[in-house]
Amino acid sequence: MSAHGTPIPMSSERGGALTGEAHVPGDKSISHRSLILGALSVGETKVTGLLEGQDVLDTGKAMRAFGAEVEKRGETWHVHGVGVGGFSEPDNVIDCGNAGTGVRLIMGAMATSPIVATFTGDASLNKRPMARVTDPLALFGARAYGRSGGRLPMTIVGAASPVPVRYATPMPSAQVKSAVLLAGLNAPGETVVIEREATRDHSERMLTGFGASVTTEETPEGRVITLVGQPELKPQTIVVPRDPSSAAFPVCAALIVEGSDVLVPNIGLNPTRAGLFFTLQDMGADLTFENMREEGGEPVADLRARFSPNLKGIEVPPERAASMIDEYPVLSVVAACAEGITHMPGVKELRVKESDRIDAMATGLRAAGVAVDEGEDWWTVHGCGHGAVPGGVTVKTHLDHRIAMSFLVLGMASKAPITLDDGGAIATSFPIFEGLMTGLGARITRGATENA
Ligand SMILES: O=C(O)C1=C[C@@H](OP(=O)(O)O)[C@@H](O)[C@H](O)C1
Ligand SMILES: C=C(OP(=O)(O)O)C(=O)O
Repeated sequence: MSAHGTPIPMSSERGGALTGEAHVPGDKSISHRSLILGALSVGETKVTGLLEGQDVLDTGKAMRAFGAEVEKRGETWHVHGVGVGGFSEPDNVIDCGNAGTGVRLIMGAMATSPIVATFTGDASLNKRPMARVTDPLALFGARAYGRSGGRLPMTIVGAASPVPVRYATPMPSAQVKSAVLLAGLNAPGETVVIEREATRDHSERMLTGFGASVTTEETPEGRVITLVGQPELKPQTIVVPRDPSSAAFPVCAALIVEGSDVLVPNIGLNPTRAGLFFTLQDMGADLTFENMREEGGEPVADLRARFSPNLKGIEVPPERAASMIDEYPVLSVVAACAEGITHMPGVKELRVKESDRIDAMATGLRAAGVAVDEGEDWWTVHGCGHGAVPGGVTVKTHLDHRIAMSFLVLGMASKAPITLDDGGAIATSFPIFEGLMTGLGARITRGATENA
């Protein structure tokens, strides 16, 4: 959808090779956290490289509503924070748009202050489960009143006298972990989160960077993360690294489009995020990490992806799922262009993203001529081999940016074009996607193609 609610049909078709450099935008997870932690600090945080996707802009707006000053001057975002416990009560409903990360982290950040806030989102976000955060927030003393099934719109009444919490996350979710840690900031004493499977650790790293005491211990129970409450967070100067989840699209497109050779510079390879790239290498992708280095304590590399005619289906290790959870849709596109079967187990969480991503991809891939099997927490793509996916269909994107971009990548390699009913959601995480991909040589057009 456009900002005015009108669908934006888009199509992609086979063209020549993709070549050149792809400078993808800043990391979405780190961008949300930069604004939220900046708002909870005392003084001015400066952020460059912030992702200016709608999800993050909505978080910026929300931080203003809670009393922080957030503005862009030149290329730098300035966040003048109000300190832990300093949020004021918003005088209107907080609209987090399409962003699960935005709404869940902000609910955590306000739940231990004596204020009330009502949250809503778009048609996709208002279908997503919120009890996964409101259950642990209730342990701090916060109350939540939402629609049935724990859906938005929802009002959170923050705890007036919060108590610290010890909470084992029932599902692998960095959003849940982060909501609990952010709530723990304004509770006296130690808040502990235990996660059985490691999920992205940006909150732990950034909270430490902002001056909170956060320790992580690997134990037989899982990762035990302990935060000491009521710190004074110190403002930071943040350079947001480029997003590996966005890098996935030019990388995967280069692997399946004949003759391609694409460099994607400066991609963070935090091990809790990089699972897709190792999976692609396991499939036989010509994908190399060049100029490996450390920046801001995180491993960074330039990714070089070249056309790979001999991709093979594999069994994707379920223990890798959390480190590539947002990349399964585009992985399934690469799997469709590979020889043999790719089995992806342990991915139940895909069913509660912006759409049911297993269902959305399976439906579109089948329509495009690819066999897909699925169960509640797994799916299997039967590869057609290089250049052999028929395509020639219109697919539904369900307000889901990753579904939209994945099918546009498929259309670059399939025999006949792929059309999206609506590519508007791409702007939530990767507003420059169309220009960046066409700059590499991809053929993307607005509107439907004749044979789709
Ligand atoms: O914490 C984060 O920044 C995110 C966590 C993941 O969600 P879950 O926590 O629901 O797995 C991921 O899908 C999302 O894009 C960003
Ligand atoms: C799942 C995603 O985001 P969110 O949960 O923030 O909506 C995503 O970006 O793929």
